Amino acid sequence: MSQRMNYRPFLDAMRTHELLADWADILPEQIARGLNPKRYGDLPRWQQALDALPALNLASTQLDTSRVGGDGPIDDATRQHLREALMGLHPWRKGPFELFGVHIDTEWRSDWKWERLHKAISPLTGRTVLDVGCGSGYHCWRMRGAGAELVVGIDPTPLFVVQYFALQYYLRQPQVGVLPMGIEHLPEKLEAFDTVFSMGILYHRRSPFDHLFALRDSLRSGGELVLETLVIEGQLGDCLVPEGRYSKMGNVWFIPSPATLESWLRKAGFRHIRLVDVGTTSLEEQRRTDWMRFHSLEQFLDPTDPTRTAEGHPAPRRAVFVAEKP
Ligand SMILES: Nc1ncnc2c1ncn2[C@@H]1O[C@H](C[S@+](CC[C@H]([NH3+])C(=O)[O-])CC(=O)[O-])[C@@H](O)[C@H]1O
Repeated sequence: MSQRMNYRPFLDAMRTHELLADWADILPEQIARGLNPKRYGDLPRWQQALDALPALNLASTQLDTSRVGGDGPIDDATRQHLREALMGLHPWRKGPFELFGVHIDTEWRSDWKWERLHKAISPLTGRTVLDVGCGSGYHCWRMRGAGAELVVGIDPTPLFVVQYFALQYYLRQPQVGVLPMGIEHLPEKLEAFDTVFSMGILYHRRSPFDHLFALRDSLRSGGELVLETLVIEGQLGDCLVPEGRYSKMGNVWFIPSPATLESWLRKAGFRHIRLVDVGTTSLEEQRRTDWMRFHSLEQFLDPTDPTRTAEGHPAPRRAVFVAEKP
């Protein structure tokens, strides 16, 4: 494995947290399983791209602005070299990032999601945070930028983990880690986190209540859940379960109305439940760019009616809920 994929500083940071120390002990084995080149054939190529990143030092680092990254002295040839190495990690979905003047213009404007929610949640200062399905870790860096003491991101897609290490190679934040695993591999009943984020995940889960219970069990008593997911317009009880694909995605299961989701949260044992944002995803927020050259939202919608998906369902609409574990 690339020496640039070094989890040691992050595991050391985790060990200083009493409730996470036992997990840190079993993590090396979980990480090896999540980054097994026999299972993920493209890993060696991505690691080569990571190893090709030029050794440079950031003079300034930004974790609390839209384009996460930093700047420092660099000549044009090195900047081009950096751009090409980062392009070796295509497709870049969540961002944007900017390193030494190279703007990674990702498929998603994930900064817009952060804008919609960050003022509505408890301040992250000093908090221990879990971000489930964090992708390359864009929001993890923003959480650290907002003052979180430790940010544990989990995502089972190895490319996103390698992208995280590309950023980490320059940002050097031992308190931010992206672990190659899904929520189903979290130790049970950790009850360790002050804030848990589940954004863009619930609709991918076949069993929404098991997901909500897993989130609840990872929170300490009094901790906060930030849940962002696809919703439909409708009344209490309404829920879309698309039989085939939804917006060309094959793994979409439950899309409730906000009122239905609120009742699910109550049934799962949360209290002080607040809907803090709801809105339709725009073609400016999710689109094809040089850094994500595959199809994107525009191709997933009905070309004659952008209020419908290609399959005829309501176009993607997302809600953010904040709730407390008693
Ligand atoms: N079992 C699993 N456990 C955890 N993560 C998973 C699992 N299965 C897939 N994922 C990961 O969940 C992420 C979902 S994207 C949301 C990103 C970010 N949160 C965002 O809000 O911008 C939304 C979307 O693309 O539909 C991907 O990175 C998957 O690899």
